[in-house]
Order: sequence, then C-alpha cells, then structure tokens
Amino acid sequence: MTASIVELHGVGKSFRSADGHSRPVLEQVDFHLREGEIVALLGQSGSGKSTMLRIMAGLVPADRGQVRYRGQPMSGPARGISMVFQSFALFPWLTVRQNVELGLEARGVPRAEREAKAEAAIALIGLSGFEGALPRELSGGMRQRVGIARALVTEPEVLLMDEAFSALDVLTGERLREDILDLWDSGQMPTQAMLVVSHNIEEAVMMADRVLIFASDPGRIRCQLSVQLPRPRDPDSADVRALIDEVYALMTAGAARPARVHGITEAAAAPTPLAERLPAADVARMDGLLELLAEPPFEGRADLPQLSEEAGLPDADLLPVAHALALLGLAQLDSGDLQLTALGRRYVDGHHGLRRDLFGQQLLAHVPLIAHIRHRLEQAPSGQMPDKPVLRLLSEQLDDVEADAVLQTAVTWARHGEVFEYDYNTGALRLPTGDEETTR
Ligand SMILES: Nc1ncnc2c1ncn2[C@@H]1O[C@H](COP(=O)(O)OP(=O)(O)OP(=O)(O)O)[C@@H](O)[C@H]1O
Repeated sequence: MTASIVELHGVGKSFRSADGHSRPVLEQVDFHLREGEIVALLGQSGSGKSTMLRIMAGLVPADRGQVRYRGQPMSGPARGISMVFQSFALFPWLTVRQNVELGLEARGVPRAEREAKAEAAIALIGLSGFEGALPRELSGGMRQRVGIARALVTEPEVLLMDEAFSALDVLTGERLREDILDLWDSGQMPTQAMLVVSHNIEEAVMMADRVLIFASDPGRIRCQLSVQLPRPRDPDSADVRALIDEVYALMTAGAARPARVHGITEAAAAPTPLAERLPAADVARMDGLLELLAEPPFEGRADLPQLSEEAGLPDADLLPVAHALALLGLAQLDSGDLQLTALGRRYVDGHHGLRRDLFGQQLLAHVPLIAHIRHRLEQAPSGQMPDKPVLRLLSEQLDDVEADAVLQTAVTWARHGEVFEYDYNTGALRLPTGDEETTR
C-alpha cells in the first residue's frame, strides 16, 4: 500500500457567523493523500473545499478529528506543503523573481541559493526571460505560472491547487494544466502528490487518479471515483467521456435537494430549512436551457456534457441552472442527463403569462424561503417588509455574503414568477403591484 502523506481522520470545522451562531462547515472528513497520486475535489460552491485544503496545509486548525502529516499531528503550516490560489496572490510591486523567491526568504535560505532555485522554478514552468517583469506586465496565464513557480520553489512534497485554472480563459487554463501534467508525468516536479480543487468536471477527469465529490451543509466526502486511465488522456476518447458522464451523474444525484438527499441520516429526515443555499441560477439562463433542451437534437433529454457544449456554459454555470430546474420540477436530473418534465414542457410551450404563473406556483411549492416571504407580505397590512429580518434569518446558517446571495437569487426568481418585488434602493420587499388584495 502506498504511503499516506497527509491524513484527515474524522475532521470537522465550524465557523461563527456575525450573529454568533456556530455553523458546521466540515463534518467527519476522512481522507488520505498518498504518494504518487493526483486527487481532484469537486463540489458545490461553499461546500468547504477550500477550508479542507487550508486545514491540510496547516493554515487553519481543525476543530474536531485529527490531521497528520507524515504520521505526525499537524501543528501550524507544514513546510512540505504549498498552495496555489485562484487569485494568483502575487505582490504587484515585486518582480517575477522576487515573487518566486519570497517563500525561500521566509525560510532563511541564503541569497545565492534562493536565486538559483527561483531561476530553476521559473525555467521549469516556462517563464525564462521574464524574471525581471512585474505582474502587471504579464498575461493572466503567465501570472498563474508565477504563482505555481512560487509554490514549487520550496520543493514541496504536496501541492494543493485551489481552482488554480478557473480565473484563466479556457485555452490558457488547458495549456497550463497540460504543462503541469507533463512535468508531473515526466518526473520533473519535486512534488509527490497533488490535490486539485475544481469546478470543472472534465479538468478533474483529465488530471486525477481519484475524483472526490463533496456534499454540502456540512461539507463531507460523498463519494469517490478512481480514474485508471494512462495520461496524457484524450478528452474525446470514449473512456474519458464515459467517466465525465459518471461524474456528472454522481454530482447531480438527488439534485432536487442536493445538500440533503445524500446527507447524514438526521439531516435527510429533517424538514427543509428556510436558510438553504439556493443554486445561483439566472432566470434567463434557466429559460434558455429549457428551450435548448426542448428542441432538436435533444427533444427533451440531454446528456449534461453535450448540453454544456451546446449551451456554451462551463460546469460552474451549467450545474446551478440544472439544479435550479430540478428544484422547481421543470426538469429532472437522471444519471447525468437533464430531462424535461411534463411541467417543463408546458412551461417551454407556454406564452409569457403561463410561464410566469407556472414559475410562481413552483417557487411557492418548492422554495420554502420564497413561500415564507410571500406569507409574511400577505400578513403585513402594507404588503411590505424590510429585507433585514430575512437576512437575519438566513445568517443563522450562512455567512453574510452567502445570505445576501441567497436573498438576491430568491428575489430574481420571485420577480420572474411575480411572487414578490424588491426595491434595491430601500431594501423593501413587497407584494407585486395590484396583488396586495389577492392571495395565491
Ligand atoms: N474564515 C471564515 N470565517 C467564517 N466563515 C468561513 C470562513 N472561511 C470559510 N467560511 C465559510 O465556510 C463555508 C465553506 O467555504 P469554502 O470556501 O471552504 O467553500 P468552497 O467549497 O471552497 O467554496 P467555493 O467553491 O465557492 O470556493 C462557506 O459558507 C464560507 O462562507
């Protein structure tokens, strides 16, 4: 059995929200990162993937369970583990060489050795000739190469990449990913294991020996899939396509209530809370996807990877839309396919008024937060209420930024279904005009 470099045993982490509530973000995470493997971590936004990476790097402590690095309990940042961030995190006033040398400086490495190592890392990642450039003089792809050189210069045994390619355009991201895999497969990297957080299913399947799928609320490993295909992999090969389909199916299983269906037993039995994270799906995109799904060649049923290509939507955008359609009963997710329901067919075929009514009806039936706001507005003599109590309710389980995002999603959906209105200037929620006297 290959040796484990980092081990998580029953790891849990909670954060305290602004109002003092403690929210579990990770629960019972068991994971071993072993020598010689690349592991990809996929999961919904906010499911705790970055938190798990930071715990593995020793940047934040776990509240529960054990974290071990080479068999020893982790205490503080681990020297043999480096991270690469989505945002590049470069110092704008330092040159490429100075940015790369930083990690070595902090460790007291003598100057001559620092320079030699930085030069080697810069050459390895293909940036020779740009040592004296400032970050602003580089393209996004080159900046991320600096971020990777800075992570590699300390010769880490473990490289943790947190959405390292997602801020780059598709081609640049693919090229950088391929270069890293070439370095890894040819043994030129000092690194012995990589963990890659991604929102891109194809990227995960192209890179990893194992794909872990995270569940949300609280974050935990829901399932894993091993990928036993030699690299480099052909994204169009039948084997890769089949695995991509399988990962889509696993990620969308139980999508109507993604956080709960595969959840821990008590959570599955609990009623759906008002403060659930809604998939951040734009209404125009939901309409567009339903229309695309209804037309040839799909005729009501589509393979998600094909739909992603046809709609020009990356996974990070497509999956929330697919989840939202499933939540509202307009489509259903089944084995990695999206299928129009009978109601979804009526919606697509309907004129504007019918679409509005069906959408509103489904919101009230399936989104407890929207039904709750509508009920409160109907009870209020003025047909109005401020958004503050709703935000307070949401922040019992979500942080402030997420609470705001959930309210905004609820508002855009509710406006489309004419369930309620929102005044962006005053933050007032109110019944739609002409609707004050009626109840649905
Ligand atoms: N320092 C912190 N204080 C309070 N809450 C935090 C902190 N760090 C993360 N969180 C919360 O923990 C949850 C998980 O966040 P995390 O960034 O780990 O998720 P993620 O799966 O990486 O999300 P994304 O894919 O959007 O990057 C979120 O609700 C986030 O707001």
